[in-house]
Amino acid sequence: MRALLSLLRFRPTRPCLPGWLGAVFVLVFLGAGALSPVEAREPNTLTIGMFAYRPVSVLEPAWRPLAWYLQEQVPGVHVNIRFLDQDAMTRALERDELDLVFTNPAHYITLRTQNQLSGAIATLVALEEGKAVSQLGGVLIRRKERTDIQRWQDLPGKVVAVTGTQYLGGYATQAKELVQRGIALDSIEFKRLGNPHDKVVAAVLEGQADAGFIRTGILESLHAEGKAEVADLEVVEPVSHSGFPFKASTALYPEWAMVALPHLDRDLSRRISAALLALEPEDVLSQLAGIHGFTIPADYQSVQEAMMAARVPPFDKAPTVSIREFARQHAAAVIAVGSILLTVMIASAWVLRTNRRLNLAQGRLAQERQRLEDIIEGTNAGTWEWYVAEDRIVYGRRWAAMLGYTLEELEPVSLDTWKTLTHPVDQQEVLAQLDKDLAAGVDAFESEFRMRHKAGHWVWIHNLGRIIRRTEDGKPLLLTGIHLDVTERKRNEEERALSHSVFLRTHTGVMVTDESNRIVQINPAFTEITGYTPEEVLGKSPDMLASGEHDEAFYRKLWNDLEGKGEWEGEIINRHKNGHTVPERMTISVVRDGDGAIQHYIGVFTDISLQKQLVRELQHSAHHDLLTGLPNRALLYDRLGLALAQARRARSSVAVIFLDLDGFKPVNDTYGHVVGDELLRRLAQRMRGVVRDGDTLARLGGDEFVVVANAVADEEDATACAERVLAAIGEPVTLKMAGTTVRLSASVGVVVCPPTASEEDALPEAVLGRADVLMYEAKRAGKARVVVQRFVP
Ligand SMILES: Nc1nc2c(ncn2[C@@H]2O[C@H](COP(=O)(O)OP(=O)(O)OP(=O)(O)O)[C@@H](O)[C@H]2O)c(=O)[nH]1
Repeated sequence: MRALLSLLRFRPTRPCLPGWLGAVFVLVFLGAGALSPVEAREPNTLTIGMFAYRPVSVLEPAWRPLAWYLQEQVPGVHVNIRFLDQDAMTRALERDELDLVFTNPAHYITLRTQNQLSGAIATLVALEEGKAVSQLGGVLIRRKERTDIQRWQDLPGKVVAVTGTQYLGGYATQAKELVQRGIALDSIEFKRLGNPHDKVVAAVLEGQADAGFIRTGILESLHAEGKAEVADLEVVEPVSHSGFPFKASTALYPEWAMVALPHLDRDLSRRISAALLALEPEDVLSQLAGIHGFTIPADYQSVQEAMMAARVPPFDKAPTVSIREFARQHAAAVIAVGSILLTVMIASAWVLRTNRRLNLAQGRLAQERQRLEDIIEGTNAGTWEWYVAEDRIVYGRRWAAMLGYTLEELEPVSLDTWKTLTHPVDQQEVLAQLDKDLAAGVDAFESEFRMRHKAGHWVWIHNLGRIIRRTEDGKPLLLTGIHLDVTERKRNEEERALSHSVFLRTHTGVMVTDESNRIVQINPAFTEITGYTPEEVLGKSPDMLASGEHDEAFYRKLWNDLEGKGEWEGEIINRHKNGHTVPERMTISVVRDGDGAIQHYIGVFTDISLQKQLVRELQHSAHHDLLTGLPNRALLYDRLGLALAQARRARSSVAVIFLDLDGFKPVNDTYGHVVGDELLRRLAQRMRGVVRDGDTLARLGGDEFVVVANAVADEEDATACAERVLAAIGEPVTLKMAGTTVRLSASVGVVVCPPTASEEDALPEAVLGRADVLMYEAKRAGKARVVVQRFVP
C-alpha cells in the first residue's frame, strides 16, 4: 500500500515527474523576468552563467528549469541561472559571481584564455531537426551555377558572406580549412552580415556574395521550413562524417560546454556532471530546452586550434601567422633587407612562443583529462575500451568492482569476460543491436543488460559506448564506453510498474484529489463502483458522489479527523451515477509535502452493498421463520412485550390468539413433509391476509401459530378476530405437489390482557402460557373451536 500511495502522489505524465514542473508553469504564466544583472556569489548558492544567445524572455522559460533540476539533484544548494551576453559574462567572471559557465565552444575558449576556467564537465547534445547532435562544423556554400568555385582554393579574390568572424561554425571552422591549405585569409573579401545565418544564405542566393560560410544544420533547417530556394545552393568540398546527420565542408567540433570555475568544490562539480549526464531526451526539462541531453565532456582543444588558425579573437595576434603573412606580403623587402640575424631572432621568438603555448595547451589538456577521470569516478562509471583489430579489451577497475571483483580476479580479460558474466538472454539482444548499430554507421550506442555479481545476484548495467576511431573504409577500430550500475533505478521502475498494475487491477476504488479537493486521478475500480468515467469526474469535487444520506455533523467529523489525525475511516453512503445509493467502506488519507502543506487527499474504498445485504438477511433469519417468513418465537416475544407495554400506557387491551392446526400430522404422513411444508406456507399466507396490519402473526414452530392483536375492545372483539383466522384456515387448500385438496381446522385459545393486569401477569411468557392452556382446552373439547378466557387479575 505504501508503494501504491507513493505512486499516487505523482501524476502519470512521466514516472517520477520532478517537483519543479509546477513551478515552471507558474513562472511561465506569471511571466517572471530575468534576474537582477548583478548578484554576488552567496554561500550555498551555485550560480550558472549561461551565454544569452537569444533574448532573455526566450531563454528564461526554456532554461530556468535546468537550475531547478540541478537544485533537486544536489540537495542543500540553491542553484541559480543568469543569462548573460558576452560582456556581462566577462564582467560577472571578473567579479567572481559565477560557479559554472554554460556557453558555446568559441566563447568558452575565449573565456578560458582570459580567465581561470577549468575543463568542461559536460557537453551539450543538441536536438536539430529531431536528431541528437553533439558536434558542429562549417559549411561553404555557393549558387549551383557558380562552377568557378569548386574548392577552397577557388576563394581568393572572391566575396564571401559571413555572419561575423567571431563565430565558430560561421567562420573559424572554414577559416581553419583555408589556413591549413595555405590560403591567406586576407586574399578573400569577407562580407560581415551579422546573425542569423539566413542572411548569408540570402546574400549568396541573391548574388551579393560569391560564396558564404554557414554553420552545419542551417541548410537542412531552412529546407525543413519549406525554403525551396536552398535547392539552388551547392555545398563546396562536402565532407562526410559518419553518424553526423548534416552536410559539412569542415571537420567537426564539440557543442556547447558546461564549465566549472576552479573554486567549485570537486565533489559538487561531479554531482552536477552526473545529474546532467542523467538527463533523458524525454525529460520535460530536455523538451523545454529543446535538447537531447548532455554527454561526457568533449575535447575542446580542437576548437582552440581552429580559432588560433582562423585568428579569431583572442588569437588574432598569433605571431606564427602574422609573420608568415608579413613575409608573403613583403617578400621582396624582407629578402632585400633581411639579415640572417633577424631571421634567427624571429624564428627563436616564434619557437619560444609556440613552445609556451604548447606547454600551456598540454597543461590544460592534462587538467581536462584529470577532470574527466574525476568525473568518471564521480559518476561511479566503469570504463571499457575495445581495440577491435587486436581483439583486445581493457576494463577499468570500477568496471570489475561494480560486479564485486578486482581486475586481477578477472584476468585475463577479453570480450568473453563480458559474455560469461552477462545474462544469456540480454547478451543476445545486446549483440544483435550492436551489429545493427554498427551496420547503420552510428557513432554512439547504448544498451541495458544484467550481469552476474560475484555474490550471485544480477546487477543491471546501463552501457554507453562510442566509436572513437575507424579504418579509412569506416570499420570501427576503437570503441570506448562506460558501465553504470542502474539496478536501483530498474528496481524502482519495476516497483512502480507493479504498483501501477495493482492500482489498475484492484477491486478497491481509489480516488486522488489535489490540495483544493478536486479529483485528479481515479482507477478502474472507482468507475466500476460509482459508474463515473475519468472524463466525468476529473477536475470535479467528490461532492458529486454525495447521496444526501449524511447530515452536516457526519461531514464535520470527517474533516475534523482529516485535519487532526490526517486520516478518516468509516462507512459512507454515496450515490451511483444511475441514482441508486452505494454503501462504501472508505479510508481517506491526507498527503502532505515536506513543509506540511497539503498536496493530495487519497480516498480508498470498497463497495459493501453485498455485506450489508448479507447482514440484513442474517438479521431477518434470526427473527423470522424460514418456511413461512413469519416472525419466529424470538420476535414474537419482542413484539408481544412491546404491545403489552404500549397497551398499558394507552390503557387498551391486547389479545393473544394461540392456534394449533388439527389433523396436520396425517397430511405429512400421507403426502410427505414437502407437501406438509406447502400446506403450512399456504395457511400462513391466508392467516396473514385476515390479520390487521398492525397486528403480529407468528409461527411458534410445528403447526402452532400466534396472533397478537393490539387495541382489542373486549373478549368478543378478540373472539371475532380468532374466528376470522379459523375461517381462513377452514377454507379448502389445493396442494399442487400432491394433486389433492385438503381442508383443516384449528384449535384456538384466546387471552385478552387488559391494562389493569399486574406487571407479572402482563409478561409475554405468562400471557402466552395462558393462551397455550386454552388452546389445549379447545383440543380436548373436540378441536375446531375457540376457547376464550376472560382475564381475571
Ligand atoms: N411438514 C412439516 N411438518 C412439521 C413441521 N414441524 C412440525 N411438523 C409436524 O407437524 C406435526 C404436528 O403434530 P401434531 O400437532 O401432534 O399433529 P396433529 O395431527 O395436528 O395433531 P393434533 O394437533 O392433535 O390434531 C408433527 O407430525 C410434526 O412432525 C414442519 O416444519 N413441516
